[in-house]
Amino acid sequence: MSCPYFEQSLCRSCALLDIPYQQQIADKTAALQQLTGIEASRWLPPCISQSLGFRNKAKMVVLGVAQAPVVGIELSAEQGFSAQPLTDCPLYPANMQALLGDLPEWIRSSGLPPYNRHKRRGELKYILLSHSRRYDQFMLRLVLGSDKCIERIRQNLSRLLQQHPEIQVVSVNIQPVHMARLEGDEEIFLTDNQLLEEEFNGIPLFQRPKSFFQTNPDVAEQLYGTAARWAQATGAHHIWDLFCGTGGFALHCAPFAERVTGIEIEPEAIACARQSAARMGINNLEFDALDSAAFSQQQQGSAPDLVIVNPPRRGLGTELVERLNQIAPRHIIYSSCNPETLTRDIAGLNYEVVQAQWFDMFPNTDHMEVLVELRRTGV
Ligand SMILES: C[S@@+](CC[C@H](N)C(=O)[O-])C[C@H]1O[C@@H](n2cnc3c(N)ncnc32)[C@H](O)[C@@H]1O
Repeated sequence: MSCPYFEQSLCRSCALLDIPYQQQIADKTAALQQLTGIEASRWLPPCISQSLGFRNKAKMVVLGVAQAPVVGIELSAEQGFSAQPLTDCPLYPANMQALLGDLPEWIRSSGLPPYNRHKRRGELKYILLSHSRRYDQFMLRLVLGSDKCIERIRQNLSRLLQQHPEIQVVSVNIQPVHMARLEGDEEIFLTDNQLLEEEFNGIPLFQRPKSFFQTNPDVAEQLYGTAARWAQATGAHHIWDLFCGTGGFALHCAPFAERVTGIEIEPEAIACARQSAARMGINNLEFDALDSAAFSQQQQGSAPDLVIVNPPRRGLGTELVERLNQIAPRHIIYSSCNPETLTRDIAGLNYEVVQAQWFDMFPNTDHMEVLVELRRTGV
């Protein structure tokens, strides 16, 4: 363990940081096996991570005053709501820390006033920074309370881009609502490039501001690779990837399947997935921006022989579980970031567990990503 912020109780986001990494893995494995009730013999060894320096996405609050901005977190009321710099948080690789570390001075010299939630004054609320491990490039997003400072940001941007030419995409997000969710609906690009390119297992992947993207690239690469190997071993020809995001699972299956359909509710993510398919020059893939349950209800005839699902924490829900039982693909591969909803959904499916593995996507926390292959009962 080597995080001065944790040691001094200034940041406790990595709640398990004082537990040795191998012990974290053992504890999480035991808890997961108990919660899911999946037989011990079905589990493959967990896929472990680097315990620090693994994260490709930073969300930081901008605090302090215009003459001395701070990029980090706001401490609790007991700690006087003081502004804690966190640009050298050890969860991020060194080059991400270096870029984050240069932002407070750029914010100051550009005259961008940090938003003060107590006084409801100021403009710059958050910094959202995404890193592409493959190309060592960045997407920088500035969340603002209004569009007042956009011109000032435009005028000062070239200075930042000269200092950090690895920043490929810059946008501002307007979140006018006080104390609401992190981001607003309006996104304004300040660079011509709107896509950050990544590559996992030789497959090109893209992200845009509003697309979900896995935050631990080394582990995500193994998750997609494992799911693709399991999928290929089922012999499936026709595959659905529901909740496909930017298409990670679908794109990994396209080389061996005849036909793959990816469904995702966020149009920006679908735009990224289509960009990947175009880059790969493959035409057995189709991506549509739809609700997964609505899509599955509309489909008549030609049923898939494998459905891959990767829902948000709330899981599949009763309607989709019922619909999957009706469509009855021979196999389902379920990737879940919430073992509780995974367990509930599996209980409702007329399927049995073939194999399972968990991936330490979120080290030093009790979160995990679980991959389960299911086969229709009686097959
Ligand atoms: C855990 S992410 C997985 C994304 C993707 N499979 C990946 O590996 O990056 C869940 C995704 O489900 C999408 N989503 C949420 N509700 C949805 C719905 N009702 N129908 C389709 N997609 C949905 C989210 O936008 C998000 O991209």
